[in-house]
Amino acid sequence: MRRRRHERDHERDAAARPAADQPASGPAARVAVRDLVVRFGSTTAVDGLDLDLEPGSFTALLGPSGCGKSTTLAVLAGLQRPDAGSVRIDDVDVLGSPPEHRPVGLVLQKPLLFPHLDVARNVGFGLRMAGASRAHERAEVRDMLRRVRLDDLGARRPHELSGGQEQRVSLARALLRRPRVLLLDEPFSQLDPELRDDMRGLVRRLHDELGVTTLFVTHDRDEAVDVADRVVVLDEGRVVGAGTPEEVYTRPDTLATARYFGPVNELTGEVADGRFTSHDGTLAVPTGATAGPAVLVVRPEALALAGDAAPAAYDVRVAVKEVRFAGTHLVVETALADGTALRAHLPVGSAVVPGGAARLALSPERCHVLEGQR
Ligand SMILES: Nc1ncnc2c1ncn2[C@@H]1O[C@H](COP(=O)(O)OP(=O)(O)OP(=O)(O)O)[C@@H](O)[C@H]1O
Repeated sequence: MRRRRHERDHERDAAARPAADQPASGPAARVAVRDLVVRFGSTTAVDGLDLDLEPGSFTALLGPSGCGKSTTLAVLAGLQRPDAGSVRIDDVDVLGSPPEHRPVGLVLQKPLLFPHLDVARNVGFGLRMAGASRAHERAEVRDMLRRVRLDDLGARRPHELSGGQEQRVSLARALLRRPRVLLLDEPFSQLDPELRDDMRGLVRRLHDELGVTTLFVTHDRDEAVDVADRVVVLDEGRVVGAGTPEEVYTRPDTLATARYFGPVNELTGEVADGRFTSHDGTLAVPTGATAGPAVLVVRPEALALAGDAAPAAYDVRVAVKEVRFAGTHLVVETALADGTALRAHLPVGSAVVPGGAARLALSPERCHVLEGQR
């Protein structure tokens, strides 16, 4: 908690500091993090993390609570010194630079605005401290308030704002200094779901308009998939998966990533001669994976009832254990002959009953084989 408070203080302080060595605006930056390690006593919060952000990209940093997301962001922002590793922004090592000298904007979960200043003064504070003329400050603030859709609220005090409006002020303040990297640490987690959707859309639009390299921390996988072009999954301070939202969902690098993105079936087996064979020998699907022990992962919605007429090339016989109605589909819990559980999401009305038998078809292109993992 100490660091969190420190971060919040920083958000206010950073807005107050002059940004003399920062360009008023600039192209989006490339970020390269290598072998980052952060320890707090006996806890290793970040454990050899590598991260690359392409200029102008929108990346979601995702992972369970305590996996090191906020600590990573704090290092990028200059609020936390790492024990080892490097952080380069456009090939410049920034670890020796204080937060105010980094071309980075930060928005935290809880916006801390100056209560005695109105919205416009809150947003413009950094420019004012940097010695900008009143006219320039006013023009910039007006432009940024328009971008975050707060045109009419410049004269309000923070206590007269809703949570979503406060976060928009915070966003405007972070963007006013035209950062080349925008860091967002669970900025909408305290808002209700509808407003979160709306705010995600706004952040995405601002990113597209301003082209700023964006790193968005969240533990909500739906949010990550919805907003980002690229998702990086952390677990225990390390990157365990990265790719487009579709890649991490359908072709995850690791089982940890596969599991993090919702229910997944895992079948252990062996790859030989370009084919995965389940350990009970009942299933064999083609794969490009290298020979050896492997796990086939397949999402519940990628399973279908095998048609009687056209024999499915890749199907398994299962015992139906449980059928639950889930609104848009049925959740069907089944088991292979050896007891391996297999969950299928089938259309409502499918002919499956608990205690019955079924044949489930797997289409090879929706299966993914992970090499050497059990
Ligand atoms: N200032 C600190 N002092 C001691 N331990 C800390 C400190 N900050 C973080 N930690 C520990 O480091 C680990 C990573 O914390 P971090 O806040 O980076 O995780 P996170 O992924 O952002 O979690 P959450 O989603 O819950 O915010 C945790 O075990 C946490 O308890």
